[in-house]
Amino acid sequence: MIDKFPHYIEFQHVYKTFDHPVLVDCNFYIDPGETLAIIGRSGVGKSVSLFHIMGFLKPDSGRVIVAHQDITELSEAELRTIRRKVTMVFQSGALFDSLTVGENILFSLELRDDYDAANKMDVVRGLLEMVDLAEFEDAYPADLSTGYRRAVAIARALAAQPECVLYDEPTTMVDPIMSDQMASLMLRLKKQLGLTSLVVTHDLDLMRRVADRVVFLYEGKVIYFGAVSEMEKCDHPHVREFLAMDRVDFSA
Ligand SMILES: Nc1ncnc2c1ncn2[C@@H]1O[C@H](COP(=O)(O)OP(=O)(O)OP(=O)(O)O)[C@@H](O)[C@H]1O
Repeated sequence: MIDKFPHYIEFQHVYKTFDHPVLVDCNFYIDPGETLAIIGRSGVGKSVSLFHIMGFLKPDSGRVIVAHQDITELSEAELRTIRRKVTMVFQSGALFDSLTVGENILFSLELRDDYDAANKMDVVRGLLEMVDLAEFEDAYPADLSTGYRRAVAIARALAAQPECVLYDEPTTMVDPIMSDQMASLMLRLKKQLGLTSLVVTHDLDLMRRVADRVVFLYEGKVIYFGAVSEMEKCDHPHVREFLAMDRVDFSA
């Protein structure tokens, strides 16, 4: 499969229309161990792209490659295998409010029969240490800031030992210090675990710190795909406008 599809994730001429065209001939890829940022204004199809990667949506035409496999025609059962390799961290964190931080992570280990109960708690503590939240094992999600809840969600996602993590706007609604910590965490996970990652973001600082390559979506089309460093040379007016802003809030 790797020979056939050398990129870890790839969009090949992907089209998707709802009541209007959302993705139009989209082409981009992520290599193993690399971080790709998807950027663009609200409503350009960033989440729709993520949902294609997770197999929740299928393209009208084109191919979607994930984990070196063409997932375009896969069944739900086959997609479950892909979703064990590629996991998504939602902006909300999607944690269970009635469970502690430790229990939230333990929950995602419950189905694993290769650990006994004591081992599972060691794994939970190891994951919390990895995201620098060891002291919050017994806290409830409601006691934590938005940024810390997202870090717990990342720890929970890592419990499945994924190859790839999709981050949905990880620094939205957090303060600059937490944004900085989030960027450090993403870089650390990439380095220590060799994770491939994709981040949907409006945050130029985060993009510059963590991304190797960028996809810029505009009116459903990819108007820039390339290295972050090369983006400075792109003369497309919408890319220039984006780069001219220090911290962009496209969500309004
Ligand atoms: N299931 C659906 N049915 C109909 N239209 C949809 C569906 N999902 C998304 N859309 C439309 O597709 C377009 C792109 O939506 P998407 O959520 O991907 O935007 P986005 O770039 O992630 O925006 P934001 O930055 O606000 O999250 C929007 O016009 C949205 O209304």
